[in-house]
Amino acid sequence: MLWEEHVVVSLDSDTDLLAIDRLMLHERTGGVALKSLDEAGRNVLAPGQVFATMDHIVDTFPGRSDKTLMPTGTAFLTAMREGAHRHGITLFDLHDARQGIVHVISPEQGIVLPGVTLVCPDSHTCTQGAFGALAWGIGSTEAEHALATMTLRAERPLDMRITIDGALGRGVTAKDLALQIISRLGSGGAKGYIVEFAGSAVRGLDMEARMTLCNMATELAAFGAIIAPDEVTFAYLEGRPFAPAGAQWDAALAAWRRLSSDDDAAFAVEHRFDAADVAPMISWGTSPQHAIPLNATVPTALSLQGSVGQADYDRALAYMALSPDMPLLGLPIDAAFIGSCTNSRISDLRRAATILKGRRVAPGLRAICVPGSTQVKAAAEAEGLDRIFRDAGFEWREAGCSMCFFAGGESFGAQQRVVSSTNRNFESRQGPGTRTHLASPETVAASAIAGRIADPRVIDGTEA
Ligand SMILES: CC(C)[C@H](C(=O)O)[C@@H](O)C(=O)O
Ligand code: SF4
Repeated sequence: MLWEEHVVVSLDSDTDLLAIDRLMLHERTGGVALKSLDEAGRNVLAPGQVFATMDHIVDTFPGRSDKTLMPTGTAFLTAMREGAHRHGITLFDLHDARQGIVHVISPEQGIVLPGVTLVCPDSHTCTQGAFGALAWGIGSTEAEHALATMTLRAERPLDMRITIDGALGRGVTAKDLALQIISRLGSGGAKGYIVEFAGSAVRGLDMEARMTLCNMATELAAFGAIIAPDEVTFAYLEGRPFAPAGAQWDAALAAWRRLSSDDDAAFAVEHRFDAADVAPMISWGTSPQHAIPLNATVPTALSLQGSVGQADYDRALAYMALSPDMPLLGLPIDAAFIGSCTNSRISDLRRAATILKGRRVAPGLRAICVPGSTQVKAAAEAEGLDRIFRDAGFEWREAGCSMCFFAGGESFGAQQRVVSSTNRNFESRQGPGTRTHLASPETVAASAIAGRIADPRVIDGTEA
Protein backbone atom coordinates (compact mmCIF):
# COMPACT_ATOMS: atom_id res chain seq x y z
CA MET A 1 0.00 0.00 0.00
CA LEU A 2 2.74 2.40 1.02
CA TRP A 3 4.60 1.53 -2.14
CA GLU A 4 1.59 2.10 -4.40
CA GLU A 5 0.88 5.44 -2.78
CA HIS A 6 4.33 6.65 -3.80
CA VAL A 7 4.40 5.44 -7.38
CA VAL A 8 4.88 8.38 -9.76
CA VAL A 9 4.96 6.16 -12.79
CA SER A 10 5.45 2.45 -13.46
CA LEU A 11 8.54 2.07 -15.62
CA ASP A 12 8.16 -1.58 -16.48
CA SER A 13 6.62 -4.73 -15.09
CA ASP A 14 8.78 -4.72 -11.99
CA THR A 15 10.24 -1.23 -11.67
CA ASP A 16 8.54 1.91 -10.46
CA LEU A 17 9.54 5.52 -10.12
CA LEU A 18 8.76 6.42 -6.51
CA ALA A 19 8.23 9.78 -4.86
CA ILE A 20 10.76 10.32 -2.07
CA ASP A 21 9.64 12.22 1.01
CA ARG A 22 12.86 12.38 3.04
CA LEU A 23 16.55 12.07 2.26
CA MET A 24 19.20 11.56 4.92
CA LEU A 25 22.91 12.04 4.26
CA HIS A 26 26.11 11.40 6.19
CA GLU A 27 29.65 12.61 5.62
CA ARG A 28 30.93 9.31 4.27
CA THR A 29 28.68 9.25 1.21
CA GLY A 30 26.67 12.50 1.34
CA GLY A 31 29.42 14.96 0.49
CA VAL A 32 30.38 12.86 -2.52
CA ALA A 33 26.79 12.81 -3.81
CA LEU A 34 26.44 16.58 -3.43
CA LYS A 35 29.75 17.21 -5.15
CA SER A 36 28.88 15.21 -8.22
CA LEU A 37 25.46 16.86 -8.28
CA ASP A 38 27.26 20.20 -8.47
CA GLU A 39 29.56 18.93 -11.18
CA ALA A 40 26.53 17.92 -13.21
CA GLY A 41 25.19 21.45 -12.73
CA ARG A 42 22.09 20.23 -10.90
CA ASN A 43 20.32 21.50 -7.83
CA VAL A 44 18.82 20.00 -4.70
CA LEU A 45 15.12 20.07 -5.44
CA ALA A 46 13.72 20.15 -1.91
CA PRO A 47 16.44 21.07 0.61
CA GLY A 48 13.82 21.26 3.37
CA GLN A 49 13.35 17.50 3.09
CA VAL A 50 17.05 16.67 3.19
CA PHE A 51 18.96 16.24 6.46
CA ALA A 52 22.63 15.51 7.00
CA THR A 53 24.85 14.46 9.88
CA MET A 54 28.45 13.66 10.73
CA ASP A 55 28.73 10.14 12.07
CA HIS A 56 30.93 7.73 10.11
CA ILE A 57 34.33 9.33 9.90
CA VAL A 58 34.25 11.92 12.64
CA ASP A 59 36.26 10.84 15.70
CA THR A 60 34.46 10.00 18.92
CA PHE A 61 37.22 11.02 21.33
CA PRO A 62 36.30 13.68 23.88
CA GLY A 63 37.30 17.11 22.60
CA ARG A 64 37.13 15.99 18.96
CA SER A 65 37.50 18.43 16.12
CA ASP A 66 37.52 18.42 12.32
CA LYS A 67 40.87 16.69 12.52
CA THR A 68 40.30 12.93 12.26
CA LEU A 69 42.36 9.89 13.02
CA MET A 70 41.54 8.73 9.51
CA PRO A 71 44.22 10.46 7.46
CA THR A 72 41.87 11.76 4.74
CA GLY A 73 38.84 12.15 7.01
CA THR A 74 38.76 15.92 7.33
CA ALA A 75 38.03 16.27 3.61
CA PHE A 76 34.81 14.22 4.04
CA LEU A 77 33.66 16.43 6.90
CA THR A 78 34.45 19.57 4.97
CA ALA A 79 32.74 18.35 1.79
CA MET A 80 29.59 17.45 3.74
CA ARG A 81 29.52 20.79 5.55
CA GLU A 82 30.18 22.90 2.47
CA GLY A 83 27.70 20.93 0.39
CA ALA A 84 24.98 21.26 3.03
CA HIS A 85 25.53 25.00 3.38
CA ARG A 86 25.64 25.53 -0.36
CA HIS A 87 22.32 23.77 -0.84
CA GLY A 88 20.53 24.93 2.30
CA ILE A 89 20.32 21.42 3.79
CA THR A 90 19.87 21.06 7.55
CA LEU A 91 23.15 19.68 8.89
CA PHE A 92 23.58 18.22 12.36
CA ASP A 93 27.22 19.18 12.54
CA LEU A 94 29.95 18.16 14.94
CA HIS A 95 29.02 20.45 17.80
CA ASP A 96 25.27 20.43 17.22
CA ALA A 97 23.28 18.96 20.11
CA ARG A 98 21.28 16.97 17.51
CA GLN A 99 24.33 15.23 15.95
CA GLY A 100 24.60 11.45 15.94
CA ILE A 101 24.35 8.30 13.88
CA VAL A 102 22.00 8.97 11.01
CA HIS A 103 19.50 6.18 11.89
CA VAL A 104 19.46 7.21 15.54
CA ILE A 105 18.88 10.91 15.00
CA SER A 106 16.25 10.69 12.30
CA PRO A 107 13.68 9.14 14.69
CA GLU A 108 14.93 11.28 17.55
CA GLN A 109 14.22 14.42 15.56
CA GLY A 110 10.90 13.15 14.21
CA ILE A 111 12.21 13.18 10.64
CA VAL A 112 11.06 9.65 9.85
CA LEU A 113 7.29 9.33 10.15
CA PRO A 114 4.78 6.59 9.45
CA GLY A 115 3.87 6.33 5.79
CA VAL A 116 6.79 8.32 4.37
CA THR A 117 9.43 7.14 1.92
CA LEU A 118 12.91 7.80 3.26
CA VAL A 119 16.22 6.98 1.62
CA CYS A 120 19.82 7.36 2.67
CA PRO A 121 23.06 6.26 1.04
CA ASP A 122 23.63 3.78 3.85
CA SER A 123 22.74 0.12 4.10
CA HIS A 124 21.10 0.24 7.55
CA THR A 125 18.41 2.71 6.53
CA CYS A 126 15.77 0.01 7.02
CA THR A 127 16.20 0.66 10.78
CA GLN A 128 13.74 3.48 10.26
CA GLY A 129 11.07 1.16 8.89
CA ALA A 130 10.33 0.50 12.57
CA PHE A 131 8.10 3.60 12.32
CA GLY A 132 5.98 2.22 9.51
CA ALA A 133 8.00 4.12 6.91
CA LEU A 134 9.24 2.75 3.62
CA ALA A 135 12.92 3.29 4.29
CA TRP A 136 15.76 1.79 2.31
CA GLY A 137 19.46 2.14 1.68
CA ILE A 138 20.69 3.42 -1.66
CA GLY A 139 23.99 4.10 -3.44
CA SER A 140 25.62 7.49 -4.01
CA THR A 141 24.45 7.77 -7.61
CA GLU A 142 20.88 7.07 -6.55
CA ALA A 143 21.27 9.67 -3.81
CA GLU A 144 22.27 12.18 -6.45
CA HIS A 145 19.15 11.35 -8.47
CA ALA A 146 16.94 11.58 -5.40
CA LEU A 147 18.48 14.91 -4.38
CA ALA A 148 17.83 16.39 -7.80
CA THR A 149 14.34 15.01 -8.36
CA MET A 150 12.90 13.70 -5.07
CA THR A 151 12.13 10.53 -6.98
CA LEU A 152 13.93 7.24 -7.38
CA ARG A 153 13.45 4.16 -9.48
CA ALA A 154 13.21 0.95 -7.54
CA GLU A 155 12.48 -2.64 -8.32
CA ARG A 156 9.30 -3.68 -6.60
CA PRO A 157 10.29 -6.01 -3.73
CA LEU A 158 8.26 -9.04 -2.73
CA ASP A 159 6.57 -9.09 0.70
CA MET A 160 7.77 -11.33 3.47
CA ARG A 161 6.12 -11.45 6.86
CA ILE A 162 8.06 -12.61 9.89
CA THR A 163 5.63 -13.17 12.72
CA ILE A 164 7.01 -13.47 16.22
CA ASP A 165 4.49 -14.36 18.88
CA GLY A 166 4.92 -14.88 22.60
CA ALA A 167 7.19 -13.12 25.03
CA LEU A 168 10.97 -12.84 25.15
CA GLY A 169 12.49 -14.45 28.21
CA ARG A 170 14.42 -12.70 30.97
CA GLY A 171 17.66 -11.18 29.66
CA VAL A 172 16.65 -11.81 26.04
CA THR A 173 16.45 -8.79 23.76
CA ALA A 174 15.47 -7.71 20.25
CA LYS A 175 19.12 -8.14 19.28
CA ASP A 176 19.03 -11.80 20.28
CA LEU A 177 15.79 -12.24 18.40
CA ALA A 178 17.34 -10.67 15.29
CA LEU A 179 20.44 -12.85 15.50
CA GLN A 180 18.29 -15.93 15.87
CA ILE A 181 16.20 -15.03 12.84
CA ILE A 182 19.32 -14.35 10.75
CA SER A 183 20.97 -17.59 11.86
CA ARG A 184 17.85 -19.48 10.73
CA LEU A 185 17.07 -17.68 7.47
CA GLY A 186 20.67 -16.98 6.44
CA SER A 187 22.36 -13.75 5.45
CA GLY A 188 20.64 -13.73 2.06
CA GLY A 189 17.34 -14.92 3.50
CA ALA A 190 15.33 -11.84 2.60
CA LYS A 191 17.08 -10.68 -0.57
CA GLY A 192 14.55 -8.96 -2.82
CA TYR A 193 11.97 -8.75 -0.03
CA ILE A 194 10.55 -6.13 2.21
CA VAL A 195 10.17 -7.76 5.59
CA GLU A 196 7.21 -6.91 7.77
CA PHE A 197 7.80 -7.84 11.40
CA ALA A 198 4.51 -8.70 13.06
CA GLY A 199 3.09 -10.66 15.98
CA SER A 200 2.52 -10.13 19.68
CA ALA A 201 6.24 -10.14 20.52
CA VAL A 202 6.88 -7.30 18.08
CA ARG A 203 3.87 -5.34 19.35
CA GLY A 204 5.33 -5.75 22.82
CA LEU A 205 8.67 -4.15 21.90
CA ASP A 206 9.30 -0.49 22.60
CA MET A 207 10.38 1.73 19.68
CA GLU A 208 14.08 1.39 20.41
CA ALA A 209 13.89 -2.41 20.38
CA ARG A 210 11.81 -2.29 17.18
CA MET A 211 14.60 -0.24 15.61
CA THR A 212 17.17 -2.84 16.67
CA LEU A 213 15.12 -5.55 15.01
CA CYS A 214 14.58 -3.62 11.76
CA ASN A 215 18.24 -2.57 11.72
CA MET A 216 19.35 -6.19 11.55
CA ALA A 217 17.10 -6.90 8.54
CA THR A 218 19.98 -5.49 6.50
CA GLU A 219 21.90 -8.60 7.51
CA LEU A 220 19.16 -10.68 5.87
CA ALA A 221 19.87 -8.68 2.69
CA ALA A 222 16.31 -7.30 2.86
CA PHE A 223 15.31 -4.37 0.67
CA GLY A 224 13.65 -2.91 3.72
CA ALA A 225 11.93 -3.77 6.97
CA ILE A 226 8.69 -2.41 8.33
CA ILE A 227 6.56 -2.59 11.44
CA ALA A 228 2.99 -1.35 11.33
CA PRO A 229 2.77 1.86 13.36
CA ASP A 230 0.69 1.78 16.53
CA GLU A 231 0.13 3.82 19.68
CA VAL A 232 3.72 3.04 20.81
CA THR A 233 5.00 4.62 17.58
CA PHE A 234 2.78 7.68 17.87
CA ALA A 235 3.69 8.26 21.53
CA TYR A 236 7.37 8.13 20.61
CA LEU A 237 6.99 10.71 17.84
CA GLU A 238 4.69 13.22 19.49
CA GLY A 239 6.47 16.48 20.21
CA ARG A 240 9.66 15.62 18.28
CA PRO A 241 11.17 18.71 16.58
CA PHE A 242 10.36 17.78 12.95
CA ALA A 243 7.15 15.85 13.63
CA PRO A 244 3.89 17.60 12.80
CA ALA A 245 2.42 19.67 15.63
CA GLY A 246 -1.00 21.02 16.62
CA ALA A 247 -3.79 20.48 14.10
CA GLN A 248 -1.30 18.89 11.72
CA TRP A 249 -0.42 16.31 14.33
CA ASP A 250 -4.09 15.42 14.77
CA ALA A 251 -4.55 15.06 11.03
CA ALA A 252 -1.40 12.98 10.71
CA LEU A 253 -2.46 10.73 13.56
CA ALA A 254 -5.82 10.06 11.94
CA ALA A 255 -4.07 9.13 8.68
CA TRP A 256 -1.47 6.95 10.40
CA ARG A 257 -4.13 5.00 12.28
CA ARG A 258 -5.40 3.81 8.90
CA LEU A 259 -1.96 2.61 7.78
CA SER A 260 -1.52 -0.80 9.41
CA SER A 261 -1.72 -3.71 7.00
CA ASP A 262 -4.89 -5.78 7.25
CA ASP A 263 -4.48 -9.12 9.03
CA ASP A 264 -5.51 -11.18 6.01
CA ALA A 265 -3.03 -9.50 3.64
CA ALA A 266 -1.22 -12.04 1.50
CA PHE A 267 2.55 -12.31 1.67
CA ALA A 268 4.81 -14.06 -0.83
CA VAL A 269 6.67 -15.68 2.05
CA GLU A 270 5.77 -16.18 5.71
CA HIS A 271 8.03 -17.19 8.60
CA ARG A 272 7.03 -17.74 12.19
CA PHE A 273 9.07 -17.59 15.35
CA ASP A 274 8.22 -18.14 18.99
CA ALA A 275 9.78 -15.49 21.21
CA ALA A 276 9.94 -17.94 24.09
CA ASP A 277 12.43 -20.07 22.12
CA VAL A 278 14.93 -17.24 21.79
CA ALA A 279 18.02 -17.36 24.00
CA PRO A 280 20.75 -14.74 24.38
CA MET A 281 22.78 -15.12 21.19
CA ILE A 282 26.36 -14.59 20.12
CA SER A 283 28.12 -14.87 16.79
CA TRP A 284 30.98 -17.32 16.33
CA GLY A 285 32.04 -16.54 12.75
CA THR A 286 32.38 -13.75 10.23
CA SER A 287 28.77 -13.26 9.15
CA PRO A 288 25.78 -12.33 11.31
CA GLN A 289 24.21 -15.64 10.26
CA HIS A 290 27.03 -17.40 12.13
CA ALA A 291 25.21 -16.98 15.43
CA ILE A 292 24.28 -19.43 18.19
CA PRO A 293 22.73 -19.36 21.64
CA LEU A 294 25.33 -18.21 24.18
CA ASN A 295 25.51 -21.56 25.88
CA ALA A 296 25.79 -23.59 22.67
CA THR A 297 29.05 -24.81 21.16
CA VAL A 298 30.61 -23.75 17.86
CA PRO A 299 28.72 -25.72 15.22
CA THR A 300 30.45 -28.23 13.00
CA ALA A 301 30.26 -27.70 9.25
CA LEU A 302 28.05 -30.80 9.13
CA SER A 303 25.55 -29.48 11.69
CA LEU A 304 25.11 -26.35 9.58
CA GLN A 305 23.54 -28.57 6.96
CA GLY A 306 25.25 -26.93 4.05
CA SER A 307 24.01 -23.43 4.91
CA VAL A 308 27.66 -22.43 5.22
CA GLY A 309 30.00 -24.00 2.67
CA GLN A 310 33.01 -25.92 3.96
CA ALA A 311 35.51 -23.38 2.62
CA ASP A 312 33.66 -20.42 4.20
CA TYR A 313 33.29 -22.36 7.42
CA ASP A 314 37.01 -23.20 7.62
CA ARG A 315 37.95 -19.65 6.81
CA ALA A 316 35.58 -18.17 9.41
CA LEU A 317 36.87 -20.50 12.11
CA ALA A 318 40.50 -19.80 11.26
CA TYR A 319 39.87 -16.04 11.27
CA MET A 320 38.12 -16.26 14.62
CA ALA A 321 40.69 -18.72 16.04
CA LEU A 322 38.00 -21.15 17.14
CA SER A 323 37.46 -24.86 16.69
CA PRO A 324 34.34 -26.97 16.11
CA ASP A 325 32.31 -27.97 19.17
CA MET A 326 34.08 -25.46 21.34
CA PRO A 327 31.95 -23.60 23.92
CA LEU A 328 31.94 -19.82 23.53
CA LEU A 329 30.91 -19.13 27.12
CA GLY A 330 34.09 -18.52 29.07
CA LEU A 331 36.21 -17.66 26.04
CA PRO A 332 38.69 -14.90 27.05
CA ILE A 333 38.17 -11.55 25.32
CA ASP A 334 40.34 -8.45 24.84
CA ALA A 335 37.74 -5.78 24.34
CA ALA A 336 34.09 -4.79 24.63
CA PHE A 337 32.18 -2.31 22.50
CA ILE A 338 28.75 -0.81 23.09
CA GLY A 339 27.53 1.40 20.27
CA SER A 340 26.23 1.52 16.67
CA CYS A 341 22.83 2.16 15.08
CA THR A 342 21.82 -1.30 16.31
CA ASN A 343 22.30 -0.81 20.04
CA SER A 344 23.38 2.64 21.22
CA ARG A 345 20.14 4.24 22.28
CA ILE A 346 19.26 5.22 25.84
CA SER A 347 17.44 1.97 26.66
CA ASP A 348 20.49 -0.01 25.48
CA LEU A 349 22.79 2.00 27.71
CA ARG A 350 20.42 1.72 30.66
CA ARG A 351 20.29 -2.06 30.39
CA ALA A 352 24.07 -2.35 30.12
CA ALA A 353 24.50 0.04 33.04
CA THR A 354 22.30 -2.14 35.23
CA ILE A 355 24.89 -4.87 34.83
CA LEU A 356 27.93 -2.60 35.12
CA LYS A 357 26.78 -0.74 38.22
CA GLY A 358 29.19 -1.23 41.09
CA ARG A 359 31.43 -3.54 39.06
CA ARG A 360 34.70 -3.22 37.14
CA VAL A 361 35.71 -4.55 33.77
CA ALA A 362 38.33 -7.29 33.87
CA PRO A 363 41.94 -6.08 34.23
CA GLY A 364 43.59 -5.23 30.90
CA LEU A 365 40.33 -5.29 28.96
CA ARG A 366 39.55 -2.34 26.69
CA ALA A 367 35.91 -1.29 27.01
CA ILE A 368 34.28 1.50 25.05
CA CYS A 369 30.79 2.96 25.05
CA VAL A 370 29.79 5.26 22.19
CA PRO A 371 26.28 6.73 22.54
CA GLY A 372 24.38 6.78 19.26
CA SER A 373 23.68 10.49 19.40
CA THR A 374 24.69 13.58 21.30
CA GLN A 375 21.15 13.57 22.72
CA VAL A 376 21.48 10.00 23.94
CA LYS A 377 24.80 10.97 25.51
CA ALA A 378 23.25 13.99 27.25
CA ALA A 379 20.28 11.94 28.47
CA ALA A 380 22.62 9.26 29.79
CA GLU A 381 24.72 11.85 31.58
CA ALA A 382 21.62 13.44 33.12
CA GLU A 383 20.78 10.03 34.60
CA GLY A 384 24.33 9.39 35.78
CA LEU A 385 24.89 6.47 33.41
CA ASP A 386 28.21 7.93 32.25
CA ARG A 387 29.49 7.60 35.83
CA ILE A 388 28.48 3.96 35.93
CA PHE A 389 30.27 3.28 32.65
CA ARG A 390 33.38 5.24 33.63
CA ASP A 391 33.55 3.80 37.14
CA ALA A 392 33.35 0.35 35.59
CA GLY A 393 36.36 1.18 33.41
CA PHE A 394 34.59 1.99 30.15
CA GLU A 395 35.70 4.86 27.93
CA TRP A 396 32.80 7.26 27.50
CA ARG A 397 32.79 8.76 24.02
CA GLU A 398 31.17 11.37 21.81
CA ALA A 399 28.44 10.12 19.47
CA GLY A 400 29.15 8.45 16.12
CA CYS A 401 29.65 5.15 14.33
CA SER A 402 33.10 4.80 15.81
CA MET A 403 34.41 1.25 15.84
CA CYS A 404 31.26 -0.30 14.45
CA PHE A 405 33.00 0.14 11.15
CA PHE A 406 36.71 0.64 10.59
CA ALA A 407 36.86 4.03 8.92
CA GLY A 408 40.60 3.85 8.45
CA GLY A 409 41.42 5.39 11.80
CA GLU A 410 40.77 3.73 15.12
CA SER A 411 40.71 -0.02 15.62
CA PHE A 412 40.96 -2.64 18.33
CA GLY A 413 43.95 -4.23 16.61
CA ALA A 414 44.70 -7.49 14.87
CA GLN A 415 43.64 -10.72 16.56
CA GLN A 416 41.90 -8.79 19.31
CA ARG A 417 38.71 -10.54 20.37
CA VAL A 418 35.84 -8.10 20.86
CA VAL A 419 32.32 -8.65 22.08
CA SER A 420 30.33 -5.98 20.33
CA SER A 421 26.77 -4.66 20.27
CA THR A 422 27.12 -3.83 16.55
CA ASN A 423 25.55 -5.53 13.52
CA ARG A 424 28.43 -6.80 11.39
CA ASN A 425 31.22 -9.22 12.21
CA PHE A 426 32.79 -9.42 8.75
CA GLU A 427 36.54 -9.94 8.51
CA SER A 428 38.29 -6.72 9.50
CA ARG A 429 35.00 -4.89 10.04
CA GLN A 430 36.29 -3.38 13.28
CA GLY A 431 39.84 -3.03 12.01
CA PRO A 432 42.34 -5.24 10.19
CA GLY A 433 42.35 -8.70 11.75
CA THR A 434 39.99 -7.82 14.62
CA ARG A 435 37.71 -10.67 15.75
CA THR A 436 34.15 -9.58 16.42
CA HIS A 437 31.47 -11.44 18.36
CA LEU A 438 28.03 -9.84 17.95
CA ALA A 439 25.76 -9.77 20.97
CA SER A 440 23.30 -7.65 22.94
CA PRO A 441 24.54 -4.72 25.05
CA GLU A 442 23.87 -6.70 28.22
CA THR A 443 25.98 -9.62 26.97
CA VAL A 444 28.75 -7.16 26.10
CA ALA A 445 28.55 -5.66 29.60
CA ALA A 446 28.55 -9.03 31.36
CA SER A 447 31.46 -10.23 29.23
CA ALA A 448 33.45 -7.05 29.89
CA ILE A 449 33.21 -7.68 33.61
CA ALA A 450 34.11 -11.33 33.35
CA GLY A 451 36.89 -10.77 30.79
CA ARG A 452 35.30 -13.68 28.98
CA ILE A 453 32.17 -14.30 27.00
CA ALA A 454 29.53 -14.35 29.71
CA ASP A 455 25.80 -14.80 30.18
CA PRO A 456 24.09 -11.56 31.25
CA ARG A 457 21.61 -13.61 33.25
CA VAL A 458 24.37 -14.92 35.51
CA ILE A 459 26.57 -12.22 37.04
CA ASP A 460 29.33 -12.91 39.58
CA GLY A 461 28.35 -16.55 39.52
CA THR A 462 24.77 -15.93 40.62
CA GLU A 463 21.55 -15.35 38.76
CA ALA A 464 21.30 -11.64 38.05
C1 LIG B 1 29.92 3.59 5.05
C2 LIG B 1 28.49 3.21 4.81
C3 LIG B 1 28.14 3.55 3.42
C4 LIG B 1 28.19 1.79 5.23
C5 LIG B 1 26.81 1.31 4.79
O1 LIG B 1 26.36 1.48 3.69
O2 LIG B 1 26.13 0.70 5.55
C6 LIG B 1 28.27 1.65 6.74
O3 LIG B 1 27.33 2.41 7.39
C7 LIG B 1 28.11 0.20 7.15
O4 LIG B 1 27.41 -0.05 8.12
O5 LIG B 1 28.72 -0.65 6.53
S1 SF4 C 1 26.72 2.56 13.24
FE1 SF4 C 1 27.72 1.05 11.96
S2 SF4 C 1 26.09 0.03 10.85
FE2 SF4 C 1 25.27 1.90 11.66
S3 SF4 C 1 25.46 3.38 10.03
FE3 SF4 C 1 27.29 3.56 11.33
S4 SF4 C 1 28.81 2.20 10.41
FE4 SF4 C 1 26.83 1.66 9.51
